[in-house]
Amino acid sequence: MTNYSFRYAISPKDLKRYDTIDLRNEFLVHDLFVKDSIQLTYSMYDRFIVGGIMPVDQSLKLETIPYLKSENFLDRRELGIINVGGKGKVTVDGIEYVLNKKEALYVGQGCKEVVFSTAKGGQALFYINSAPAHKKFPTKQVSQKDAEIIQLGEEKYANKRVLNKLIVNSIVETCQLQMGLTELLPGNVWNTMPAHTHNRRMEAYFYFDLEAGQTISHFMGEPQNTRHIFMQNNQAVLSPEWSIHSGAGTSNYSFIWGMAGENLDYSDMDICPPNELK
Ligand SMILES: O=C(O)C(=O)C[C@H](O)C(=O)CO
Ligand SMILES: [Zn+2]
Repeated sequence: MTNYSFRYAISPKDLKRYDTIDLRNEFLVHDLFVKDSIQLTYSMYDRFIVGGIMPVDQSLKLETIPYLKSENFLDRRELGIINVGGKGKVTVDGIEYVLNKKEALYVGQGCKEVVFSTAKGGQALFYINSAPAHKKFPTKQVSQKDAEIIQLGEEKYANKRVLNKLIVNSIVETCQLQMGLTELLPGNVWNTMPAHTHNRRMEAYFYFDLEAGQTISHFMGEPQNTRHIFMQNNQAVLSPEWSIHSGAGTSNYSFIWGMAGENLDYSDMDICPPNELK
């Protein structure tokens, strides 16, 4: 079964009037993993789609949804997949890719059939991002050994973390999609601090591997007008291009970042010094 919902893009001026419920309705994406279903949220931030796929008793085919008005999901889109559960399989036009936890697959525009299944002995959980694409690039699996790894942060700032670039232009050719995975080391809780914005690209964060009973306060908004959203394990949050995206957990955790927009330059960021945030 495929379930889908829609989010409009909003102006930073509107954010000033939002209460907790409005914020959560506009930006938080929950219920990503539902047994034997594909859960999709189509946003008007660069027409970026965020989704979760949990095949338990059956294989699940990525079907088109009415917002696309296309015969197949990938007729005018590209797709990034990262498995955050047990071993799983993705079959793209008859070719099978086995994805272990934290492995990624880029699927190029024009592929017709993408089918997700769980391999024996685990429960695969596929987190997906998709953006419009004008050109077909080859489908490519990206394992941890292929990742471009960057050590970030310091213990004394509680932000020591390992950033794994997976679907980025030094590793995979894409039209506008970029995805990767950042792991906070034990005792470290702050991600993306110093915070930044990138007016050229929107971004979505998906938090996972958070210990039961813990939470993450995700910060968003213009750097001098921020709001927070308390997030639970396996939830995603949309970040408009004008918004910071940073979080502090009550323990460590991992998260997947995905972006689309004007450029493929990961380092194109406008940094916000911590002591200037409001
Ligand atoms: O830990 C971090 O810092 C990140 O993972 C930052 C994201 O990659 C990002 O926001 C890229 O624009
Ligand atoms: Zn960013």
